[in-house]
Order: sequence, then structure tokens, then C-alpha cells
Amino acid sequence: MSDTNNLLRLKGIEKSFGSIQALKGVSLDVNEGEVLALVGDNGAGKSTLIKNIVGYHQPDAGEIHWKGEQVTFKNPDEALEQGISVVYQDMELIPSLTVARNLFLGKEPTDRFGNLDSDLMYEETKEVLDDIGLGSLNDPNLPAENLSGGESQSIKIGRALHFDADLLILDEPLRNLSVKESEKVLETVERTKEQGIGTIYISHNIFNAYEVADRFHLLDSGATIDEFTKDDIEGPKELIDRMKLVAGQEAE
Ligand SMILES: Nc1ncnc2c1ncn2[C@@H]1O[C@H](COP(=O)(O)OP(=O)(O)OP(=O)(O)O)[C@@H](O)[C@H]1O
Repeated sequence: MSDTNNLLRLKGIEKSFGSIQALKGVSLDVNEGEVLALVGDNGAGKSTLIKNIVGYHQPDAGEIHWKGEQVTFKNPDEALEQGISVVYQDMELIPSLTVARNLFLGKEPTDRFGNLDSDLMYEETKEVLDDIGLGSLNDPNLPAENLSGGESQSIKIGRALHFDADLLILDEPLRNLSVKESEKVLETVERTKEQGIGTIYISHNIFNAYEVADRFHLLDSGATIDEFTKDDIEGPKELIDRMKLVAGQEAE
């Protein structure tokens, strides 16, 4: 694979907590405009890997390369400044604030007198809503409490994109969402792909992961146990089978 569109490259990431070896030499790539599904059971090491990428933890060994340069992010804010944005499922919008205020939260534009520039916020929010496929919402001044779960999730993704994320890390983005709401969020992820954004999509749900991912990285007990592209498998059933084999269960 050509390196010209590589965003993130991990080489041999190791991390232990006392006697627990949470990551045992994980290597992976994420390229522009692709979705990598990071799949694994509880305790597989998915969250620990993400925390090592963005500087919440420092790896014990291994290298992180971002856009071709070896990096050590001191903390998640530094990773964010460099374009890596983690969207956590439990990171809620503020219900009493408008969609626009939630989108800009903490980074609201001001006019030359230092006052909140509501007009600019309104216009930019409309653009973001269009970009993420929520153009039909149409009203940036709607209170966030009126949004569905799926819409809220898409707005969180929109916020990351608006603030120039090149790599999105989506942690269980569809947890607690209905099928219909999930579809909307998956559409938003599809749109981000078209914009050249890279995505790490963390999920337990094989069917959703299959729908949206271009490549799969299976983790078990901190180790990579399989890696393949969507073209390598026939459908979600094969993905489940491969995971069952890993878990030592018989594939049906
Ligand atoms: N701060 C920590 N201190 C001690 N052990 C930890 C810490 N963080 C994670 N672990 C351990 O590392 C292993 C991997 O955990 P991790 O949370 O990364 O898994 P996960 O794949 O994200 O699981 P889940 O899907 O349940 O969130 C587990 O055994 C966990 O108990």
C-alpha cells in the first residue's frame, strides 16, 4: 500500500498495567478516506490502544507515526491539535444549549468587540449540518434536547470535523441507538470518508462494523489476531466466524 495517504501508523505498541499486559505489540495503519474497524471482546485492549494513540497513556514500547513523522503526544489535547479527535459515546451534548452552541462548545467565534458572533455560528452550523447529512434539521438554534440520539451522535462527529480532525476515533458510536438512528450515523461516517477523513471505528457490533468499515483489525487479549479487508471476507457472518475462532468457540 502506498504511504502517500497514510495518516496513522502504529508499530509494536506495548502497554502493561502492573502484571496485566494490555497491549502486546500492536501494529496498524489508518489511511485517508478509510474506516478501520477495531473489533474485540471486552478487555481486548481497544480503549487502551486509543488512549496510547492520543497521549492519555504513553506506550511502554513501540512507535506512533502521524502523517509520516514519529510522534509522542503528551496528552489528548495535543493529539487534537494535530488532528486526531476521539468521539466518546458517553460524551453528551448540553441539552439546554442550541445545536449551534453545542457544535462550537468552548470555541465560539466572537466579533471584533469580543461578543459572541451568533450570525457566523448560525451560518457555519448550517454548513456542518449539510456536510454530515442533517441538512433537514435546518435550524441551528434548535435546543439539543430536541435531537434524537443518532442526530446527537452525528453532531459530535460534525464538531470534530469542523475543528479540522483528519482522523476520527469513534468509540462505540451506535451504542443505545435504534436501527434507524444508527443508519443516520453510519451515513455521517460514510460522508466523512468521502471527505478524505480516516476513521477508527470501535465496536462490538459486527454488523454495523461490517457495514461501514473498509478494513478490520481484530484484537484479543491485547494482541492482533487477524487483519483483513472487506474484500477478503464474504460477509458479516465470516467476520463473526473469525472472531469466534479467536475466542476458541466453534464457528457455526
Ligand atoms: N488503567 C488501567 N489499570 C489497570 N488495568 C487496566 C487499565 N486500563 C485497562 N486495563 C486492563 O487492560 C485490559 C484491556 O482493557 P481495555 O479497556 O483496553 O479493553 P477494551 O477492549 O476497551 O474493553 P471494553 O470493550 O470492555 O471497553 C483489561 O484487562 C483491563 O482490565
